[in-house]
Amino acid sequence: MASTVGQTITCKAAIAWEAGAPLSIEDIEVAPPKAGEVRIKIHHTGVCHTDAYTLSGKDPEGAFPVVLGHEGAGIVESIGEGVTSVKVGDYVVALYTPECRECKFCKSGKTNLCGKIRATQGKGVMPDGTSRFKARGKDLLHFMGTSTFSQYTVVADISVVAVTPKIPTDRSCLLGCGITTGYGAAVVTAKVEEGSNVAVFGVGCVGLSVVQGAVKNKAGMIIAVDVNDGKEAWARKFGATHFVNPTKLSGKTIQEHLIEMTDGGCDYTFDCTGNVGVMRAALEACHKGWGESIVIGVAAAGQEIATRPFQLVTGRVWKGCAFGGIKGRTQLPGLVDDYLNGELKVDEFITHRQSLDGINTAFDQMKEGDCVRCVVDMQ
Ligand SMILES: NC(=O)C1=CN([C@@H]2O[C@H](COP(=O)(O)OP(=O)(O)OC[C@H]3O[C@@H](n4cnc5c(N)ncnc54)[C@H](O)[C@@H]3O)[C@@H](O)[C@H]2O)C=CC1
Ligand SMILES: N[C@@H](CCC(=O)N[C@@H](CSC=O)C(=O)NCC(=O)O)C(=O)O
Ligand SMILES: [Zn+2]
Ligand SMILES: [Zn+2]
Repeated sequence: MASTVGQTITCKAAIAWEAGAPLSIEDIEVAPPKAGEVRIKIHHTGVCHTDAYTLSGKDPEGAFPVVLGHEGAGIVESIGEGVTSVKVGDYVVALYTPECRECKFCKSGKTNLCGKIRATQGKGVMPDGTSRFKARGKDLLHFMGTSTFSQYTVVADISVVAVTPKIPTDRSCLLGCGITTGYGAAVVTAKVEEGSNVAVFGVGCVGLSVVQGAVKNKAGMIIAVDVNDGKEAWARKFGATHFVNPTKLSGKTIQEHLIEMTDGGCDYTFDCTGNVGVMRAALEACHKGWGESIVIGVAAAGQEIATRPFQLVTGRVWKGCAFGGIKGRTQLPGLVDDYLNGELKVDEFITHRQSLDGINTAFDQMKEGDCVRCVVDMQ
């Protein structure tokens, strides 16, 4: 096959022309990578609730037309000038949380958030302020620095990590967001301790991954909280010891119930719903003096969290994380090793599959409640 290096590639992508409308599968022109950039042939992408959130128009940073998708894996097709971290033919996972290792954030040792390209990423353009995508003669915006709903995408070199080809791309793509986010929240951000009591609000892909992380760190009680009874079997399969449906409690709140169950409150709670009322309940279900609540869910524009300040005065801690607090270029290969050694569940999350033509069905399935993750075959 003729080399595509240095050429504009015409391929298929799922384009979001406007908020609230189905994605349109059509030809897209993908320009070659500029200096410090990498063009990836995307093999597989997951569909995450954050894609649906931005498509819905509720994301204050959402802008259109755009190529969504941020849970993707594939092969490096070509690299721009000066790129040394990956090479043509490498199997890679796209990283919506980049890692430059040079900025104030990266050097702090306190966070996985990288500041180097966050401003342009949030505006939907590459670090030089321009787009690599064109369709119907118009520039399209990038999304979360990754845009994995295209057969080819261009990302900054700090937004990609090479992984061993031993992990198939239909599995490694899920390490690009949902699994890593929940697992990292438990293991890296909260650092759940042996014997500690944990409550996980919302046990979709992210919440089940928190459960997996809590099991890894040998938590005591792992209480899954979900309004969908169908999630109980899923939560127990991943290691939850208890399940509570908050809509079935009578005469008490979920926080009161959890405080009773745990003799004073949980050591760690996690919001994996994006519902600000749930975030409050999760904080208030924490043990006085030390309980920590981790916000993972993404809430819509205009939503705010509230609690009595007394909850914090009396020692509960409210924090949050993106991508679980995991530094993608440094730590993702280790998670791949854990998967290959049978120590990290990934296959179990895949409940649905679609081709690129079926990507709108993937969005519908994600909202149905029996879907943990749908993986889209992009080629
Ligand atoms: N901070 C980060 O880096 C990331 C955040 N997210 C966000 O995490 C959230 C969860 O994502 P997924 O697991 O993919 O979603 P999901 O929809 O698969 O799971 C959410 C679960 O919450 C349950 N739920 C809904 N309302 C509830 C309530 N009031 N009480 C208890 N359970 C309730 C649902 O039944 C469902 O099982 C989303 O808001 C998503 O945007 C996702 C990935 C990364
Ligand atoms: N754009 C939204 C915020 C969306 C958000 O919080 N994204 C998370 C990842 S969610 C993945 O599925 C994230 O990485 N946040 C950190 C960041 O720097 O964006 C808004 O403006 O509300
Ligand atoms: Zn996501
Ligand atoms: Zn950085």
